[in-house]
Amino acid sequence: MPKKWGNKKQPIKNTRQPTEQKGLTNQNPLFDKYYKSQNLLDDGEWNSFIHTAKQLLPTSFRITGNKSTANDLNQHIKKTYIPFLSQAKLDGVQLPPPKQLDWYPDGLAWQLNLTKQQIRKSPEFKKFQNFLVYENEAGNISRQEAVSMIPPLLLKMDPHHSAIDMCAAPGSKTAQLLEALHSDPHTDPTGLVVANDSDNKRAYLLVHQTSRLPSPNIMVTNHDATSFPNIYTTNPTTQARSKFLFDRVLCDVPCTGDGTVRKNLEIWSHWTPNNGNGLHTLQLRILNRGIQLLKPGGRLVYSTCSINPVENEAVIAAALRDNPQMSLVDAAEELPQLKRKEGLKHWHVNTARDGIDFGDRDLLIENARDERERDRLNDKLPRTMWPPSQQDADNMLLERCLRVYSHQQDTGSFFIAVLEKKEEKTQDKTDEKKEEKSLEKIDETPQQPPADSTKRPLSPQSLTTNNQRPQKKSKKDEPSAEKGKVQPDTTFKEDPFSYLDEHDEDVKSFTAYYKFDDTFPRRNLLVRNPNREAGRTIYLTSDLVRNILHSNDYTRLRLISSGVKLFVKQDNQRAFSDEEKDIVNRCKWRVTNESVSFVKKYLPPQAIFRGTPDDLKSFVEHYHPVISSIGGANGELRDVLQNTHSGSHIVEFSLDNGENGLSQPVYVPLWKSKTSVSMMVDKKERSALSLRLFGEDLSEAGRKQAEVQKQREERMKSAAENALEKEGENEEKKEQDNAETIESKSQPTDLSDQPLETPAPLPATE
Ligand SMILES: C[S@@+](CC[C@H](N)C(=O)[O-])C[C@H]1O[C@@H](n2cnc3c(N)ncnc32)[C@H](O)[C@@H]1O
Repeated sequence: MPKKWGNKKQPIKNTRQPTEQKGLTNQNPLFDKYYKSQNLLDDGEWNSFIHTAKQLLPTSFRITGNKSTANDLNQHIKKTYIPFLSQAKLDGVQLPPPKQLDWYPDGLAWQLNLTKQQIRKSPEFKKFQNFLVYENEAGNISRQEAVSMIPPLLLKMDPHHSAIDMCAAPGSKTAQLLEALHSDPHTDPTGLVVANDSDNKRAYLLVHQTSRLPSPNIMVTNHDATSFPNIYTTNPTTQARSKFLFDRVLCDVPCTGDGTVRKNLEIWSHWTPNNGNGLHTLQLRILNRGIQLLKPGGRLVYSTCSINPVENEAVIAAALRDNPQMSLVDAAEELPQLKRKEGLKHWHVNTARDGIDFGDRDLLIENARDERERDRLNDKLPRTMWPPSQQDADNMLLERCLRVYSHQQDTGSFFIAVLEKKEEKTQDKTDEKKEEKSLEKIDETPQQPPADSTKRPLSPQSLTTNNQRPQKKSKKDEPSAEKGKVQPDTTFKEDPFSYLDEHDEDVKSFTAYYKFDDTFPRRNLLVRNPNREAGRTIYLTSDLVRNILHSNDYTRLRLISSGVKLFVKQDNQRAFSDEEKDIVNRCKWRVTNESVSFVKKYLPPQAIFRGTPDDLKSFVEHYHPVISSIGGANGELRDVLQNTHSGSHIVEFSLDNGENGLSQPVYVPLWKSKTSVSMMVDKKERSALSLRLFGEDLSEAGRKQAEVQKQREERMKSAAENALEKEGENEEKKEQDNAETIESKSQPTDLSDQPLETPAPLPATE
């Protein structure tokens, strides 16, 4: 049975809610029959599993950011919120406080098991919820399904690793990879994260999600992962071009999602065993391409939020058979607190048709109604869906796959396999050749826009694997007759990517203005036009991203975005006096909030101003505080600002009061005009900072919201009072009417056939 939280002596409110209360079914006999036949769990555990799968999922969230800022925020939750929430009661019953996921490193992930209604009704949890919303919007917390956090952890990403997330949107796992890349706040990572998704709209979601953790080392692409193009890099010394392979590959592939039934209730009614069958081939093709992109010695994680062996062990077994340089990693010692089950070595594939279960692939195909159906079945049911022989399954060590079921730690269900590629010296030459060949094929194939495989039904053709019938190509898809010439992809409409010349006038102007030292990466300033001109925005990328963009055509990579927004042009000069215009003309480029932590590294210490919590309060309370009002009595920053020129500046605030979880200084960009200064920080982040520092949202937006809330509460209070009054009046009236009725019992009237105990008030005049 799933665990209950809390102290045994105190009653804890049962927060579980069967999902059927949502008005949708949570039954599916096919689901039960299919999975029972797979012997996933013994009978007792199966009952626990199915019982848990029918309860609503607890909320879970992760603290994001680098280790020191994340630990700070975690301490803040533990010291400030947990004691406060541990007192929370609803109808006299204690509510369970949030609980740390014991298997998540450094306790940085939490689970909260309350319904929305309970949160709304509890003032303590409402306050906590408010805090979570702000911190989430400021990018310091991410809501994420607990089990979905596992694959990136097992990928073991380090700051020097280059990783590709093949099916990345909406990007919760990419965010984890970026955090691992930037886990050391003292060194710039040399690695890379490529976040790819075949769905164009979802690829833009990725751009948004990845901007929550700004990184010069990110590239977002929009490809069908089965044909992700080869990437090349150039050796800066010899200028030799070579194929670039990744240290880490994540294949979190599209799947039936039946491990997420606790939150996606509609899955219950749509589920059939054929759903998984229909995805197997695509999943295998994505994995095979991932393997080709992996460096020898590198690690690959394959995962799904499905418990179906056809989408899981069958895909792994087929990939292992085709790629002998790959093997399953024993992850038993990794995340030791995580309860999990071994991978399956045997499973059944659904071969039922028209109520007859053929039990065998060949028998089913033999009994096809006609040639067309035979072809279709051959396509739809590749042999790779069936388990290997017992001996092969043993040799492959399929038990090393990880299965996490809902009931084990009150989560969703997930499948994860950790694979590694043999180091080059031991890699079989024939494997290398085979791999080379298919890589070349992809180079020569014109890059077509990816089919949106999440929305369109999968055609049998799109589900063929390398070892099955080749996909039929339309004329349009044929490679150009001219050898080596690749047809341009006319559907790709992104603005071009180019790098500013390091001697460009704008580069010179901001280098002089900010007094950047020699280590400032002038060569890595990216713009979105073909002319290498600074338009309105300048991005910063890492050396590796620059190398990749120089060595590859960005349209072939279908690159959507890259790097971190470093400067934006601030050329509205109406606010400045003539003298100030002169100064600002020296540099129109304002540091953005997302880039401030990168920029500050290249500034001389005297170029960074220092501020106090009182100073920050002025910036939080007003969007454009006048300089003379900043910081109360002890206004050092005010004096500094009064005596400096207009334009972009950076301030360091030391805000630690031992409790607010701000032990690291906070850096913010300011824009100074003639008489006032603005903190160039997003509304939500301003509110989150205020909440942590001052215990309430002092920002203009926060004050407005509090006022609206107060008015709403007052309205509700007076409505409740009115209702009470009315109820009292009604009661009074009822009593009076009853008395009248009793009185009238002896007198024959029109009402004599009304039952005496009638609950409705009687019409007074009848
Ligand atoms: C399970 S979701 C990925 C979730 C994501 N890894 C995360 O943690 O936020 C699968 C994703 O695969 C994408 N997808 C489907 N077919 C694809 C393909 N052939 N190539 C690349 N992406 C694909 C879908 O658009 C979807 O965003």
